[in-house]
Amino acid sequence: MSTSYLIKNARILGGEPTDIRIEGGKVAEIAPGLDTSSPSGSDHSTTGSTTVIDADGLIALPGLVDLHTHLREPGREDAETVETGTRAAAMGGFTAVHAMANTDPVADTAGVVEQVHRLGREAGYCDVYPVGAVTVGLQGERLAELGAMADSAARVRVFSDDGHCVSDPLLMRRALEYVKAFDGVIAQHAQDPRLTEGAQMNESELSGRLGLAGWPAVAEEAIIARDCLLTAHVGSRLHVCHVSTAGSVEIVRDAKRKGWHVTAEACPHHLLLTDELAATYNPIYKVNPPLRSAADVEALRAGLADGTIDVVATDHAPHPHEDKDCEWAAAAFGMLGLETALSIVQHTMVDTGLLDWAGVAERMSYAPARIGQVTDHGQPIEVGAPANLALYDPAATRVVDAADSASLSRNTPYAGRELPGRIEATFLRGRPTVMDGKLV
Ligand SMILES: NC(=O)N[C@@H](CC(=O)O)C(=O)O
Ligand SMILES: [Zn+2]
Ligand SMILES: [Zn+2]
Repeated sequence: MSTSYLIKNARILGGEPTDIRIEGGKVAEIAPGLDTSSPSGSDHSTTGSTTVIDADGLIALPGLVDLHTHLREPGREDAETVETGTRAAAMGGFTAVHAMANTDPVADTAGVVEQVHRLGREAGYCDVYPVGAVTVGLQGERLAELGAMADSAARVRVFSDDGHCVSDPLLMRRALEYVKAFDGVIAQHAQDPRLTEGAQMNESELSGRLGLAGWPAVAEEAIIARDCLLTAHVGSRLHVCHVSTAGSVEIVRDAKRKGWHVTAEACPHHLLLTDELAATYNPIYKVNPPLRSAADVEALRAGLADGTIDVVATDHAPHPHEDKDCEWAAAAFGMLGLETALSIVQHTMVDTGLLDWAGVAERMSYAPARIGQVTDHGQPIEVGAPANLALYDPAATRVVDAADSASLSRNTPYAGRELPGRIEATFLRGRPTVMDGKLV
């Protein structure tokens, strides 16, 4: 078993090629022309061997951090487990994921969040930070034990009823007030329940033509606007999940201009796919919030480029085929995202000139770690930092095959599409979880 790695000619954040030595779980040295002997002046005697990795043409990125992943365990191990979901995460270049609370039982107690946290440690592919539910059982009636989850071994800092909106304004106010004590954040799934009763797809001329109940942009925007005002009123932190409309981007932009502590995320699928795909009636494209118009996609990209949207989060939402292989109205909402996120971001943001690789690192590693208060991840690749990093080949191309997924589920909307880029290696605390594009 090697204890150290020498990565040759990697381009850190797309910069000039350099070598990176990883030792003892940390970045030990960064310079061109390093060899396999130990760093000069180091009193560390290398007993294990050094594995040399040829990273010619590869970009080194800090390990990606997902603020929004559904791992389904406990309760829906037929869709995903902590182990399979974190394998998919590692394949996507992630070293940390926040696991959403809509499991069965719901992650609304210290016991459940500690269980999810422990399962992540045991699997060893990716650090798992459980998100705690805001309300008991996601029922939207009583606040869950936020303090007990924060004080638990899982150290929860992000709370969300994701899948459901905390629609009661008084409960939302109380939750925002409560988490101030430990600098937590409420991540809101912004969906007015009354305005979206029975909703199936983006409300537009097309939804009328297809005979699918419409999901208006205002159902999202009204909740975001209200929550920005509540956050400002109580002086707390709000994070907006899966922003999907141009109007939402405008509201968040305005809130930030006012100095309110509001952050927001966009999902890869909302940066690429549009509501026209609903015309296929293929539920692979059914997601919450729904795919929107080309103008919305444009606004999300612009918002991500100018920093209005802080984060790209996957909203990886695995579903077994019996929940997706049915008619549109009966199908579950959600799509896979972990293994394709970086490719979609390259395609929509980097190849279009909207973001450079430093901008990608900010939005897919530094910012999500900051918002989630995760200290071991989301750090620049520097000497002394924990060796959490990904090596990515932006020149590779691949045709997505759902059967190849490390996830237990197969509901990727990109099957058959050619996407740019490939994760060659992922390191978690100096240990490879992916090598040569394969799980270790
Ligand atoms: N995004 C989805 O379409 N589905 C998510 C729930 C959610 O993120 O709201 C799920 O849990 O399946
Ligand atoms: Zn959601
Ligand atoms: Zn979600």
